[in-house]
Amino acid sequence: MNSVHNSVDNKKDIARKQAAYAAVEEHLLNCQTIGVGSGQTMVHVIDRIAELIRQRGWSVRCIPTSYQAKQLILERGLRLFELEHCDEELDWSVDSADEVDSELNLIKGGGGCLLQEKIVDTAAHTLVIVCDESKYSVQFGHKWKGGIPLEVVPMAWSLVKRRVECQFGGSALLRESLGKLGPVVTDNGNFILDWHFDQQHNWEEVDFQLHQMPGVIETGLFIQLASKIYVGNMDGSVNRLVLK
Ligand SMILES: O=C(CO)[C@H](O)[C@H](O)COP(=O)(O)O
Repeated sequence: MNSVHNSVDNKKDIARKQAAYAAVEEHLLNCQTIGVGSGQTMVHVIDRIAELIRQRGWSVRCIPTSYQAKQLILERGLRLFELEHCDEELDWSVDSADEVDSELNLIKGGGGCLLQEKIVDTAAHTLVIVCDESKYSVQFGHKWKGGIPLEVVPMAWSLVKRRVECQFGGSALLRESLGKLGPVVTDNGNFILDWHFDQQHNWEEVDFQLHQMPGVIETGLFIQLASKIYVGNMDGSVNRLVLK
């Protein structure tokens, strides 16, 4: 059983790598300023960016979306840049996702980095997403079972939980840390509620309503923000999804 799991995980990782390489090779140019997303898929993305920059002697400024992304940028010897020092839109941002649908909507925040991801990803002309085929879903929630992450001010978590459950149904669970006792604390000092919805919604409207709730800082709903999604398949091919 374990070796079956290992081989599926291996294939998924190869699929992500193929998609990551294709996305980087088709977007990276000299002298760009780019957003760098968070997650395991991003390791492949950053590896390829570092390789191309080294081979071609290019200079690219990388703006991280999390502490993890910052560490990867530094470890691979890339040029770290801060959003507040940037006086124009980023050329593009590259990120992964927990789920993607055919309309290029995303669920993000499984790794807890949604706030900075949304800031940096929306500061770019183009948002490019990389994932493997297991993340592709016809309808939200069919693949990703972790719920929709909501970053909330710590003192407001139980208030937001009640309001979300009352207004939209389902259950909103405070994310617990695996590495320490107590709740997960984000890079911005906030908590995360994972909202397990029990029906399909108009996600754009829900996202708008969630942003009206005092205490909600950001949501993991990335509606109509992605420009292109690279989906790596287990057979080694890569599908490119763009809005029709
Ligand atoms: O949104 C994210 C982090 O907040 C990640 O992009 C998402 O969790 C996917 O990560 P991975 O590449 O490890 O599957």
